[in-house]
Amino acid sequence: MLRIAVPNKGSLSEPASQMLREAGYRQRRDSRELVLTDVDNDVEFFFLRPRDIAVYVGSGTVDVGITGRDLLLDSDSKAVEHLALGFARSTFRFAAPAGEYTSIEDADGKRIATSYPVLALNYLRDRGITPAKVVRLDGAVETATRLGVADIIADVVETGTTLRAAGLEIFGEPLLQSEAVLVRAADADDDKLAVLTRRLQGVLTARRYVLMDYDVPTELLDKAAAITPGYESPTVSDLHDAGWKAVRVMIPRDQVNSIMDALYDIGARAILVTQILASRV
Ligand SMILES: Nc1ncnc2c1ncn2[C@@H]1O[C@H](COP(=O)(O)OP(=O)(O)OP(=O)(O)O)[C@@H](O)[C@H]1O
Ligand SMILES: O=P(O)(O)OC[C@H]1O[C@H](OP(=O)(O)OP(=O)(O)O)[C@H](O)[C@@H]1O
Ligand SMILES: [Mg+2]
Repeated sequence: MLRIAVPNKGSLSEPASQMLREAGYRQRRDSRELVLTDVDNDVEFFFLRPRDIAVYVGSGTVDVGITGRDLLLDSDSKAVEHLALGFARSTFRFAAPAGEYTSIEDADGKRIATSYPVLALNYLRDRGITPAKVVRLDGAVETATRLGVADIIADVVETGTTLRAAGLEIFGEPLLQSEAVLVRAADADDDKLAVLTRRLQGVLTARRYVLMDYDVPTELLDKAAAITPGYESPTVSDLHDAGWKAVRVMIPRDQVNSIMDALYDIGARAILVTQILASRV
């Protein structure tokens, strides 16, 4: 049985379970369940703290797991990123009281509060910057400067609302663009992961793409195909009216409206967009 670790709490938990459900797996109904066997799919799910997942995977206790890229890099484990999952996107940044810091070199000799000490220190070490002290906190890191235990912080930023509320400003480049990732042991057997990987890739494709159908005058077909090249190549069918063709093609969801505008402009009509519920590409 394939052993899969899934976050039991926090930002990653619900979207991770949702993605696995869309991939056809059973997921727990009660958040207190810690283990769940999906006999039909020959997998076992272990609901673990997101921060511990890379450690379990790295030690070979479970085969794969879902965690954040930032948590993976902070774990110092032998787990490696296998597949980016596109949710729980965030950046990891340095911040300080507004107006005081401009570049990462300003962190030299300062006290840093963070829940991700390995990630922050590796980044600084690579740039020859040595902080005076790292204060390791479990959360509410943004409050550490006001409380006087640190000069700067390094933390997850999504909307920036928490930073602003604490009177902090980011400085320097982002350390990392993070998102949820599927991790595996470096020496994992790829065959054992093949079905899970394909299923998750199928969900990603169904989320990122939609199906578009439209009719276009035959002489404009090449022009239309240039606007919608499709995943491989558009499917073109005859219409009863010989002067027109019907086209079916996959397009990125975030470009739906600009593509419809462009197609309409060249003379395509009856442009319809439908959801993809599942896919294998
Ligand atoms: N506000 C956020 N927006 C998007 N992703 C986030 C956010 N906060 C944390 N993450 C991501 O979630 C992961 C951390 O999840 P974790 O469950 O440890 O923290 P949390 O959601 O803050 O939960 P907790 O309530 O335990 O603090 C990281 O990969 C991080 O990048
Ligand atoms: O940029 P924002 O959209 O404001 O999101 C970022 C904040 O969200 C997380 O905190 P969380 O709510 O998990 O609280 P915590 O600090 O107690 O972990 C993270 O640690 C940041 O503080
Ligand atoms: Mg948190």
